Amino acid sequence: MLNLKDPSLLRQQAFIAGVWTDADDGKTLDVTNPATGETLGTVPLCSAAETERAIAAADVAQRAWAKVPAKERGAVLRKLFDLMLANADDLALILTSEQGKPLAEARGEIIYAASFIEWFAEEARRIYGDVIPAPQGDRRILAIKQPVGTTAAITPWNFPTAMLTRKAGPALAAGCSMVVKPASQTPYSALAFAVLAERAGVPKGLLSVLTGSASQIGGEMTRNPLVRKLTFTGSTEVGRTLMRQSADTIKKLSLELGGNAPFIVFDDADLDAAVEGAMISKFRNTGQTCVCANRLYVQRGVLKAFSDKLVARVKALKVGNGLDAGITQGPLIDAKAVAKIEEHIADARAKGGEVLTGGKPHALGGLFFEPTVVSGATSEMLVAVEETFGPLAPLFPFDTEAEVIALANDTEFGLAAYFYSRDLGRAMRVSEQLEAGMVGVNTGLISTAEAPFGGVKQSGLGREGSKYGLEEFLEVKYVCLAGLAE
Ligand SMILES: NC(=O)C1=CN([C@@H]2O[C@H](COP(=O)(O)OP(=O)(O)OC[C@H]3O[C@@H](n4cnc5c(N)ncnc54)[C@H](OP(=O)(O)O)[C@@H]3O)[C@@H](O)[C@H]2O)C=CC1
Ligand SMILES: O=C(O)[C@H](O)CS(=O)(=O)O
Repeated sequence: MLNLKDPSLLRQQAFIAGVWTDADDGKTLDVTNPATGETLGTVPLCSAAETERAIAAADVAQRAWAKVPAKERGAVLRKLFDLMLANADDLALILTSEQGKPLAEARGEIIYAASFIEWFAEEARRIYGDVIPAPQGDRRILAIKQPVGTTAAITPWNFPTAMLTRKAGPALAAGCSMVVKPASQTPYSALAFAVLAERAGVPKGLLSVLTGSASQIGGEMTRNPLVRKLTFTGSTEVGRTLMRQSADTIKKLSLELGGNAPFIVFDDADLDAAVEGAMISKFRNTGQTCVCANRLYVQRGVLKAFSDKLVARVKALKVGNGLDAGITQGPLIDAKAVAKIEEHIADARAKGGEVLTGGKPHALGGLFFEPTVVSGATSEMLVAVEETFGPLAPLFPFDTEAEVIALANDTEFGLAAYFYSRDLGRAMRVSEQLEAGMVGVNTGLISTAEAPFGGVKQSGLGREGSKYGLEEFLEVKYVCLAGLAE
């Protein structure tokens, strides 16, 4: 098992209605380390029955929690934030072991994840309503904000802690309860979070974490009328399924789905800054983030210089087990992910692309893959229309601003977009025309708790983080106070 300072953070049971428990039928599923293939342990294979119990308990706990003054709710979240920081080393070790990212990145995720708890601990006390001037003198119009109620969350494997706190933080701050299903590949991070939430004083039943059957647990979450909101981060395909399943009970939805981010380098860019931005945007988490640069468009006049600089940096990446010192690229999450990047590279080659570095599974074997740069990419390639979700940087040449904006927007996705230019007019023109929920100008790293994270088109619904993230867990109630005349 893992060499943790606090071994009690590694839980092999689900957390249901404040009780650590096995699945009703005792069944379990294995959790493996993607770097080594070794089994780390097991977690319960929960189904609909356990989920129903968790939802029922969440509904009772939420009604009490909504009555707790906002300042007290914020204090519990602040304590949880402090506990996350105090246990950051253990949380990072758990994360790297089940997800694969280098330990330094895992620790960065824990700090990032904790920042959502800190942010919403503060925001809890700023849930303001309105008093609106009424058209008649004997009445007053109030718009008050109230918690949505019992909520459910389904989270992905690529940021198993941050995607959880980006949902649980605003939910608890708003006075809601939450039943969570983490990805089956990375359940331990969510269960460790539940340990700390319990220690921070999150009331019994307010937060549950169920591991196991996605379709069974998700099916109960979307079917059960007590669940008033579902928040999901993952693929667009599963997002569509959940949206359909939620329609019968008209649930509020937050969907953070797939992306296909363009990364544009204009010929007036600071090329060294652009290469730096491309490296962080493309290769963070071994290219397994929804906001990764998926298509790199480089204006023809700087293509050779940018390409040479980028290839030199990519060649310097260190592939290996994220627990080993100096490693900057971990394994992909599973064999399906390896097959996808191989398919994208083979397709690019078949359509005229040239591999400048990488291009095949790493000599380490298993789920390790060589960080890859392909030149001569075109709109006819799979890399232009599908999210690779791996360490592949395809370079697309372009000539004019109008041309590249049309190319960048030619996708059903619209999560993140990036461009480098030192022209102020271009910075505003291009930012306003790119069809994305988030635009990075002269930066490849935009995610932070203070900012609204989310997409347009088929990249999702709603925003997470910032003050907007809290609104996702609130309802506006109109109160008309009449008969006030003397
Ligand atoms: N916009 C964003 O912020 C993000 C988007 N993504 C996108 O997700 C994809 C990769 O992540 P990945 O985790 O594989 O995505 P998936 O959509 O396959 O899985 C995400 C979560 O959904 C669960 N799930 C899968 N099928 C169902 C179902 N039928 N009912 C209920 N829950 C279900 C999974 O459970 P289980 O593990 O048990 O199968 C997991 O917890 C990429 O397209 C990426 O762009 C990923 C992260 C962030
Ligand atoms: O799941 C993801 O890809 C995250 O949203 C990426 S980020 O929030 O760390 O940018």
